[in-house]
Amino acid sequence: MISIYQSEAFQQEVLTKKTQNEQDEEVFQVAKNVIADIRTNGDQALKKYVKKFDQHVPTEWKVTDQERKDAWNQVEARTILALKNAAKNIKAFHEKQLQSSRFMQVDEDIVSGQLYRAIEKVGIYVPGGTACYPSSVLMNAIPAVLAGVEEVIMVTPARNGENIAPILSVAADIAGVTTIYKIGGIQAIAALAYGTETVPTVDKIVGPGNAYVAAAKALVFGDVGIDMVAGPSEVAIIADDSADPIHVAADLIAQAEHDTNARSFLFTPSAELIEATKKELEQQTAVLPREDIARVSLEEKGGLVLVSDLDEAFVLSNQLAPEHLEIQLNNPLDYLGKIKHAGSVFLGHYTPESLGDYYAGPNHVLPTSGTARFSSGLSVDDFIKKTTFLYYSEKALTDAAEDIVTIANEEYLVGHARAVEKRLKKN
Ligand SMILES: NC(=O)c1ccc[n+]([C@@H]2O[C@H](COP(=O)([O-])OP(=O)(O)OC[C@H]3O[C@@H](n4cnc5c(N)ncnc54)[C@H](O)[C@@H]3O)[C@@H](O)[C@H]2O)c1
Ligand SMILES: N[C@H](CO)Cc1c[nH]c[nH+]1
Ligand SMILES: [Zn+2]
Repeated sequence: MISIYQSEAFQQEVLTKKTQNEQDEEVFQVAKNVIADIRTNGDQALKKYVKKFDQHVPTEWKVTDQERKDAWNQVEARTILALKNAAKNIKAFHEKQLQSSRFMQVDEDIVSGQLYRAIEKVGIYVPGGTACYPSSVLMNAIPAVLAGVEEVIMVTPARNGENIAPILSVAADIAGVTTIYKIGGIQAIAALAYGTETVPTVDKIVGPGNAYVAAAKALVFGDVGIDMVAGPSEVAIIADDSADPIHVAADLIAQAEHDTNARSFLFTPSAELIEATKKELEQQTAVLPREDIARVSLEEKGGLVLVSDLDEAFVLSNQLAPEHLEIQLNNPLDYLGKIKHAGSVFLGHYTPESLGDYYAGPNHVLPTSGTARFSSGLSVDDFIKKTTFLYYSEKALTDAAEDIVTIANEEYLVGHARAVEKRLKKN
């Protein structure tokens, strides 16, 4: 079953190993070819790859208004209520991230500032291969709409080749998605980046997906913006004897059931907790509908790590920089200062990651594979550009002229110096 590590072995066997595997190069090559073909040949190539990778080409790419309306009758009222409640929480959390343009009156002759402007057209990728993620619709679209994005274009592969799950359409309506296309994988990213006869181009593409989607996003970056290149999902749990092994195992499994490549780790100074969690993992995995996926993930990518004390647990966790970090300790807020790198943190014995995945408010699109060292989860900021502005009066420019001319001359850019000098009054 799952591997048990001493901290040194974990350092050597997991932390120093790159999470990318040999398959990556192959995936990138496939993505490169598909993108080039769609960029040149538009819909004709798009159709070819939908057939190749998703086996069936939908009669219509775009989800019609009628389909979106009908979807509301195909989803349980209780499910719609849960989605609306989650959307309310997500909106309330992200609203606090909104900022206004800044206007600074430096003195009576100088004004400077920053204009905050929303990106106009955004594409959101909603994964749809092995699972259905209405929560990802909410997490991607709500901050975009709050930021003021005019067109939010959602792409997701069709279920059974023809339709998208009605719940995705309902979530899209709740979140304010403008248009939905039934296209997934590399082909969807290429279509959004370069446009086809049917699919419009966007300025930025956000949202999680499998290795093919991630490779495609990395390849189109530069021509369009992207949020991040997300790898497989991760959770790290720091716990001691105050934690319940039933809860610890359940949370490790919740991450493992996403993907065979998902990574779930426990860091604890308690050998008893490791033993009990191992037993629980066996029992709970055996009765999981996605047992096959979770078992492979836990056996091949997961680990229970015995550390000497909690300080060492935080050192290892900071080195891992996990996407999700759970602190299953008493007085969990006391440990916030020890966290240097993590995508999102879940504090205490009653805050499972599932709360954040679906409901509480913080975004679930988060940096993976150690990228929390230098990046953050999706937020309103991802949909905003900041344009600086400046005003100087004649007097202010005259006062600053000597400094500017001096630096320009040091850079041997005489034209720059003259652009200032030509404006000065000749005495
Ligand atoms: N970080 C997050 O917020 C978050 C949220 C939800 C899901 N996820 C992750 O997203 C991923 C979803 O993956 P998924 O596969 O279920 O859905 P997906 O929509 O990302 O990928 C499905 C598409 O991949 C393409 N594809 C499959 N095999 C291919 C091949 N051999 N060659 C070329 N293209 C191929 C197909 O076009 C298919 O439509 C999982 O890893 C999951 O953990 C992450
Ligand atoms: N855990 C995923 C992000 O890593 C998000 C998610 C969506 N649905 C369930 N979980
Ligand atoms: Zn999840």
